[in-house]
Amino acid sequence: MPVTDDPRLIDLTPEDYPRIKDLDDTVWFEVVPGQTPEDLRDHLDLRHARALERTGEPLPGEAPTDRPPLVGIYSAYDMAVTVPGPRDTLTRVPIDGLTWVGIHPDHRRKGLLTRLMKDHLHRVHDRAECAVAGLHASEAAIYGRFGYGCSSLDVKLTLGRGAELTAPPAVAEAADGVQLHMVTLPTEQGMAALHEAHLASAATTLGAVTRPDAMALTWWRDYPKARGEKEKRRLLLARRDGRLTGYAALRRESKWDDATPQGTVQVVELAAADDPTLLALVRRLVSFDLTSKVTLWSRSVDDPVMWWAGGPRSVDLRAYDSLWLRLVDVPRALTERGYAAACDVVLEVEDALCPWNAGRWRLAVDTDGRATCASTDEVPDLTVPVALLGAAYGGGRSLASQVPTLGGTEHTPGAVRQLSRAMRADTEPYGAIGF
Ligand SMILES: CC(=O)SCCNC(=O)CCNC(=O)[C@H](O)C(C)(C)COP(=O)(O)OP(=O)(O)OC[C@H]1O[C@@H](n2cnc3c(N)ncnc32)[C@H](O)[C@@H]1OP(=O)(O)O
Repeated sequence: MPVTDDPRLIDLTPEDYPRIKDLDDTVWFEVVPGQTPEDLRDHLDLRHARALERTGEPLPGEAPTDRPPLVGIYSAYDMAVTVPGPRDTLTRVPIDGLTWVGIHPDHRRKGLLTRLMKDHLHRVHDRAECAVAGLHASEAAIYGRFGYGCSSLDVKLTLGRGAELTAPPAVAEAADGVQLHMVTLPTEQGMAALHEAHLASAATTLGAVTRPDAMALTWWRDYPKARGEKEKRRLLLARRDGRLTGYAALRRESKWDDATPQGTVQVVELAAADDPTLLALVRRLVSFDLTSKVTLWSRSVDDPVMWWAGGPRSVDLRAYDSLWLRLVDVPRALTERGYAAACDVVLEVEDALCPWNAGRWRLAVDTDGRATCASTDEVPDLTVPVALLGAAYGGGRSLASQVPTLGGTEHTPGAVRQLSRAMRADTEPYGAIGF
């Protein structure tokens, strides 16, 4: 029998698109009709992509190929997330958004993902462009062991057509002045407008993740063969005083039941810079003719839409894990965000995968909510696995709720509560866009 050696870790170039697509189709068994290997140029950032190449002879039954097959891959996007700033402000920090992770079925549970995750996190650290990494998990059990903590929920709300939205009079009145119009994606102009509204909304939305400027014009590309009978993606844009203040990216699906229209509206992204814009957008979404329901993804349990509509029972609330965050450079990450209150604690951080993080750090936050974080030999007030800090980083998932139930030990009574209150935001973060 031919033998294969350990796969080799390699960088990728455009010449690898065919074998990347072969691996991707095998991992996800979800072929996009009409997509060619060259189309990956629009979706994959090769600067951050790495792969495992099989070594050794071809195996029985395999057709000969120019290059050996790939058995593992990952890539990432340059993104940013909105987190608590000093005191009651918000700030955006860069994150390295991991994506495209896959291992060939023949090579699973042999430690290859573990090898890729170490490579990824060490490279993020060496590049020093971001102190924080993020991802969406395909399965929730995978990434905690690599130091990621789930920092936000993806709250899915479903509203019936014509749902009544009862907002305070001032918000409702201002919503009447919001101008809305619909354009069809993907066009260059539509995608540029979407990106402008996306950035404007993210600045005021805790938990919002933004896509890289470099991908603003390719992100929404679709493939007519894959779309089939469905309509093209539509973009509902909102303007106030001539500025774009929000958007909804949606697709309607036509359905008739016994001569009655039962179409659905799937809203994959809904974002607004202010409440009147949000109200105007959702009022329009629930009023499309020939539909019966609207599904809004990546909302929050504090989403006013839910309460305007009458509460969780009125919107068929479902929640999933959304953004997982991982501190790659603990002192830098902890000083890039702000805090709600002063605090002074010595943390003992546990981090086997990124050993430069492991050890004692004194986090001192002044009364303005700004932090310094320096290595120290002082006795720790609190021991925490790095994943707990990732979960709390975005302002949700309080540390108090995680220590000690999910790990961590308090040595100085009151230390957890002090840090927890300083890190916690007043509202729950929103779910992240898909990436
Ligand atoms: C950010 C993203 O892109 S998410 C997308 C992730 N990709 C997928 O889900 C595609 C389908 N699945 C796969 O490609 C692979 O099964 C992967 C990537 C999930 C795992 O790759 P593997 O090489 O098998 O993982 P590896 O052998 O390094 O396992 C590391 C640990 O994770 C555990 N693990 C791996 N996959 C899973 C899973 N799906 N559920 C629970 N635990 C898992 C292993 O049991 C092992 O645990 P241990 O450390 O206690 O022994």
